[in-house]
Amino acid sequence: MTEQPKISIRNLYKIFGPDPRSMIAKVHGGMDKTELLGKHGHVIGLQDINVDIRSGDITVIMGLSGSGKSTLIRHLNGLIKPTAGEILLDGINVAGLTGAALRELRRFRMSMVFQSFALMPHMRVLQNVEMAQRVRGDSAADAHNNAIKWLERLGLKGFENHYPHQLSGGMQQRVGIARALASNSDVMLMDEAFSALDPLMRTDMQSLLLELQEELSKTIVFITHDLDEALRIADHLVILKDGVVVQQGEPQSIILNPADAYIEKFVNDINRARVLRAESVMVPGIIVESGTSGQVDVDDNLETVMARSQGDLTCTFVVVRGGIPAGLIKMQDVFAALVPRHAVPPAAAMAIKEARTS
Ligand SMILES: Nc1ncnc2c1ncn2[C@@H]1O[C@H](COP(=O)(O)OP(=O)(O)OP(=O)(O)O)[C@@H](O)[C@H]1O
Repeated sequence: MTEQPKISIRNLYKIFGPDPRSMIAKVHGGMDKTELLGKHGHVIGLQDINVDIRSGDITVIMGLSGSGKSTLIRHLNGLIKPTAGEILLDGINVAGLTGAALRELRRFRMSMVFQSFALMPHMRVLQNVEMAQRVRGDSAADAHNNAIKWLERLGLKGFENHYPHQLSGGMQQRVGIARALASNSDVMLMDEAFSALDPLMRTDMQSLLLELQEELSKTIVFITHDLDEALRIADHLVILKDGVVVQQGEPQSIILNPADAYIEKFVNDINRARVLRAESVMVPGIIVESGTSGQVDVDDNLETVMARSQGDLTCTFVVVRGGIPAGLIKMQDVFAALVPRHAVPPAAAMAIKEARTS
């Protein structure tokens, strides 16, 4: 039996304007965003979104400005109601919650980390992190001990009595993450959480998040407009354009099999050698120990595999997971994977295809 998703978004539509429900039929009939706005003065925010968010995964929602990322995340914690469709959290429709049930959802089940950090400026770091627990009525001692634990884990020991403005942006966001983790919510929503940080700090924060996730296996929904960030942290990547999911799946498979020209263009500029892993390119399960050039790990990127080959295009490596053979990788497949699909001239594509099948 497959595990039920933590959050299931089903046929979700959000249309902004005076009479959104009456617009659904027009959108079903094929009217696009521009036409609906021009003819009827309504804006399509989201259109027929279907996404399953698995427990313990980092699900990244990525898209350019105006693609609908904020609108989508706000549906998850009930900040806005759908025009049609549902958001099921452990099988309960979030859109149907009101009053105390909605407050409980926001206090206990969903925490949020914001781009702007959203720390209370007049409160010390410790009080900021204790806040969620105090609001929901936990004892002062419990809230204190828990906040101290998370501040230590986030490398902020010694800064408990500082005010937010006395900390760097990266440190302030670590307080934001400590606050979210201290609330012990089921789901952590991160809205462009690292976008305000300088590039080095941003990479450090991504590493920290991945490290924490190894330990905690939280259900995280992470919004970003940055593809490199999305590819680095996502278990499941959802790409939005004009309120529609253009493609979703495991990031490496999206790079290797872009659904359309839009996604191809999107993934064109990434450093494929650094992003793609041996596991994504290997032929799984076929293990011939003799005649291979050694071993690489499933998580090694193609850059590492190329370095191991020392330029010898005839090399074949056994790909191992935890020391156990999982597949084979040929250098010709490595090179084929480095070339974006549309960038391959037809003759070269044919040559690669023939080489792969020979
Ligand atoms: N309250 C609103 N009224 C009318 N249109 C809205 C409203 N909120 C969002 N929209 C429209 O819905 C679409 C999606 O907007 P949204 O803010 O969700 O995009 P986004 O991907 O989060 O963009 P950004 O990265 O710039 O925040 C846009 O066309 C936007 O103009």
